[in-house]
Amino acid sequence: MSKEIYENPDLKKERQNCPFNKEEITHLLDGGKEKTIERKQLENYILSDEQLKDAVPMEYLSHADKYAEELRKACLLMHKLADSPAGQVPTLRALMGAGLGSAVLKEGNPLALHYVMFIPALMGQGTIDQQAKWLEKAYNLNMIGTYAQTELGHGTFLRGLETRATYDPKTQEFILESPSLTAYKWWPGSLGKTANYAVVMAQLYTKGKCEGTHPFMVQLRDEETHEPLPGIVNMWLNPVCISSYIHYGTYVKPTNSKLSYATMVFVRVVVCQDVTTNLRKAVTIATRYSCVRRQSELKPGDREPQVMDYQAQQNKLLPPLAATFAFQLAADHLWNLYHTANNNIEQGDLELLPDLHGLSCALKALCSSEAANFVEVCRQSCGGHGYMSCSNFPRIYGQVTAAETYEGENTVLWLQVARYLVKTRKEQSGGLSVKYLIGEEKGPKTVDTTLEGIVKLYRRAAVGLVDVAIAELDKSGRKGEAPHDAWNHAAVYLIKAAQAHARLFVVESFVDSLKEGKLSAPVRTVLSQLCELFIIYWLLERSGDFFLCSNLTKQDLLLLNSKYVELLAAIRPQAVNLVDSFDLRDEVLNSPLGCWDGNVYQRLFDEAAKSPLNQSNVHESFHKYLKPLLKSNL
Ligand SMILES: CCCCC/C=C\C/C=C\C/C=C\C/C=C\C/C=C\CCC(=O)SCCNC(=O)CCNC(=O)[C@H](O)C(C)(C)COP(=O)(O)OP(=O)(O)OC[C@H]1O[C@@H](n2cnc3c(N)ncnc32)[C@H](O)[C@@H]1OP(=O)(O)O
Ligand SMILES: Cc1cc2nc3c(=O)[nH]c(=O)nc-3n(C[C@H](O)[C@H](O)[C@H](O)COP(=O)(O)OP(=O)(O)OC[C@H]3O[C@@H](n4cnc5c(N)ncnc54)[C@H](O)[C@@H]3O)c2cc1C
Repeated sequence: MSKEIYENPDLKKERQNCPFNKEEITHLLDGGKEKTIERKQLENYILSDEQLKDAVPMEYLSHADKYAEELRKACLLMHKLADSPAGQVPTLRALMGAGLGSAVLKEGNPLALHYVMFIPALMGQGTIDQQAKWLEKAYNLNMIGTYAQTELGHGTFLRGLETRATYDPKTQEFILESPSLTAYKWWPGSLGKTANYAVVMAQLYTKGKCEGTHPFMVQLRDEETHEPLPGIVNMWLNPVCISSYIHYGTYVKPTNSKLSYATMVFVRVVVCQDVTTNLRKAVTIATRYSCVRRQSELKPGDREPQVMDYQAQQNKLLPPLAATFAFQLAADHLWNLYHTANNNIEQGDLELLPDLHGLSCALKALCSSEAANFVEVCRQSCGGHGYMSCSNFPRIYGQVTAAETYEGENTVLWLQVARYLVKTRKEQSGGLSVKYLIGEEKGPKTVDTTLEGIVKLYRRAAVGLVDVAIAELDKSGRKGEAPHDAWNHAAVYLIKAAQAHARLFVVESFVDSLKEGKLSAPVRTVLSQLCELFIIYWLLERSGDFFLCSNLTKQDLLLLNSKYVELLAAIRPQAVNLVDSFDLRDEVLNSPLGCWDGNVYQRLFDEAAKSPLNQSNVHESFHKYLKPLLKSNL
């Protein structure tokens, strides 16, 4: 007789009479029905492999054992990659990301940098000959690389990197050296124990002149023994300059000095998708748990309610639920822009590079910071159980907060966006992602609180805040301040303008996607509710920006608040159905709180039982330390 599959009765009830087709949303998020089939096949292919399961929870292993266990699984995954039914690159992308990859490699993928930065650096900056020499070797895993840019003393300010590559015309070699302690490469993933090659960013010196940072291929370790090559600690010999700027000893300037930064642009684009996947996991865990958890008293004398029935809990969880759709659609738009710009750059057309840089900085900073805040709210919404390591919130939070720093610290990226916006606004030059700065809203500044009216408010704020920042810069200039001081003294306004610009892009992506998308009426209804909820939520959170740049009144805000709480109530009944549409398997969620069947308490109990401390009633340390203390009559 088939075993009755347990389903928590509350979750079961939440899933009854779903008014929309969940699979339609799954296909939308995957990029089509075929992609969903491919993803599910891949998940089965990977997650069914017993060798990829952890014998004991990773949190109970030593640092070295964690590394060894993750490396074992990563190497096994690479073998499976070769035989993957979905093909190498889709499998690779799935294995590198926050979804399937982190379901297997919970502490991090020791080979991630090889694929996320080392290979993209070769593809983006290597010459044809260099790619012929190294790409196949890298794809075949006959070499393991990393991307070594950040030093102890510098990570943000690339022009301040100290590692030097001096070209010796006699030997036609580059001598790489770390001239000081602060020049030591620090942070590069896999550099410590895994990689035997690295793309090293160093200041290129030739004929006594510094030509700025350039990428160099450096062998770090012997390919057989894995021993560091002689002198590798602070002196690196025989690197090869990746790129083609040295012709017979003469430096030939690249068409754009920032092309060497292209790898970072690629990863920033990828990070937007990655943090969105992590946010989707956090929202699923918190939403399902909030419908299983019953606590306190809503109506005196009644049964304890599901905590999701508290408006306060809906206010915590429904904006991040909406954000997962908003960020996904914006990340899709950015990915498309990246491909267009990259194809153009390969043809020598660099026109879109500033737009791509501006937008990738804006979205990476916005999606990572918002996702980090939302993941923390999701954790808090689960009370004490959200704090447990097995809830998976600590790991998810660690991954999204890391993204606020790596690939460009967010504040620094916001200032890059502001630099691009001020320049564009002043030049009134066209620019793909600043179309609205040019096409600003004309006509009366009266507010209408329809969806279109709210988008117009976002547009006014994006344009208005750039103008406020420019006015600050001009005011400082008139006081005789030097441009760099004026820039520094306007930083708060500049960052606000950059963030308003990023929010407008996300809002317009969400609204435009719903207009363009071929959606069934029920799906369009629920996604439109999420869209309206999200853009009102952000407006209420940043109402100061809108007051500054439009005729928004107190009445308008009260009206928007009412609309917001109405939308909370309207979406509440579909919360579980919406997170079910993400189609995240329990192994990917990796959390007793978020499991599909809602059997939370038994799974929490089973997880606790796995602790080494729970393998005996009295731990040996009692006899060593506690018992003597108890007897010591202090
Ligand atoms: C092969 C298959 C792959 C499959 C993989 C698929 C998926 C993977 C899935 C998941 C992966 C998930 C996530 C990613 C995972 C891991 C990431 C791991 C680790 C992170 C690695 C790192 O952190 S690497 C180090 C990153 N470091 C940085 O980002 C440094 C930040 N600093 C800078 O970028 C710069 O210093 C600066 C921009 C802050 C300032 O540079 P500076 O030289 O001072 O330039 P400015 O004077 O400010 O501006 C001059 C000019 O240049 C323009 N510009 C600056 N940067 C760029 C750029 N990147 N691109 C284009 N243009 C740029 C700037 O706009 C100015 O232009 P104008 O003069 O015209 O105004
Ligand atoms: C998990 C993780 C993985 C990483 N992996 C790699 C890797 O594989 N390879 C690699 O090369 N690097 C890697 N890094 C390093 C990462 O890229 C840097 O830490 C990042 O670029 C930030 O630089 P920083 O550490 O110098 O911070 P800093 O720039 O020193 O930041 C300190 C403070 O200074 C502020 N600040 C700096 N410049 C300005 C400015 N111009 N205006 C205003 N404020 C400013 C910042 O906003 C911040 O508040 C990784 C980092 C992390 C956390």
